[in-house]
Amino acid sequence: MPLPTISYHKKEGASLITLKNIEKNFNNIKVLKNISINIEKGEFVSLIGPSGCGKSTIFNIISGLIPQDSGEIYVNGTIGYMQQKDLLLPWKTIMDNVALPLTIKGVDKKTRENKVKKYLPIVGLEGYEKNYPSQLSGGMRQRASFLRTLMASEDIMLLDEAFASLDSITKSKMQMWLLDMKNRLNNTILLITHDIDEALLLSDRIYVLSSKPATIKKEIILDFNTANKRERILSSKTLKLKEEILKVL
Ligand SMILES: Nc1ncnc2c1ncn2[C@@H]1O[C@H](COP(=O)(O)OP(=O)(O)OP(=O)(O)O)[C@@H](O)[C@H]1O
Repeated sequence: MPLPTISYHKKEGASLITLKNIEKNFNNIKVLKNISINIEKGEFVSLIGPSGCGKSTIFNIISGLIPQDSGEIYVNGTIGYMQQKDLLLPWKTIMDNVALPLTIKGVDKKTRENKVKKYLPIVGLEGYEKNYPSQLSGGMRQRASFLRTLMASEDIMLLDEAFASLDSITKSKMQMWLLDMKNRLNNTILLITHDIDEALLLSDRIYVLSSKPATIKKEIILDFNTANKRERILSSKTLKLKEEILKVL
């Protein structure tokens, strides 16, 4: 479930998110080692790395859910966090599920319903507000979950394995949908994924992490333009980058 809006450690003129030499241990086992990351406003950045290396721990630290052991963190905005297996509450309607972060913030019913209604057509869920999650397809539920995260914050979205549970056709549609959303909202997205093609398709930058303890092994900048993002996946430059990522992982 998305957390209530968090905004802390502000620093004038800095990147939207800065992590400096973050270290984290669980039960004396090092999980994060010397993690330094910068996220600029409007960027789409992916974190890719082996299973269990510490990716979700980075998100948990950025969102303030858990403290780092050492290192500095600066967040110049509010955060919406869509965690792995971010389930909608089955007993609540789509309207009530999506509006939940606003309810938690104490926004009155009329204002929150008006806000959600404004966004429902953008995520293709207009007319479904009175439905329950079980009455929607997997892709529609994912879009509702995304919108709920957006209601927590329109600045920064942390998406942890957002599409991992979807079948490949739905996943592919949702990736294109997310790119379209990103263009419309002009917000900042940080995505955790295991899928190299997904990272190459969606991102402006990719941080490739090592196995536990996670360190930044490589930063990849995807600054080349193709007529559309699907073409990007097929370009020889992207294939070379994929090889580079595979070598590091
Ligand atoms: N609260 C916790 N207490 C103890 N150990 C933890 C805790 N949270 C995470 N860990 C451990 O830290 C390591 C990193 O976990 P994390 O969930 O961050 O990895 P991940 O890269 O997101 O994994 P996956 O790709 O499988 O989702 C794992 O070994 C995990 O068991």
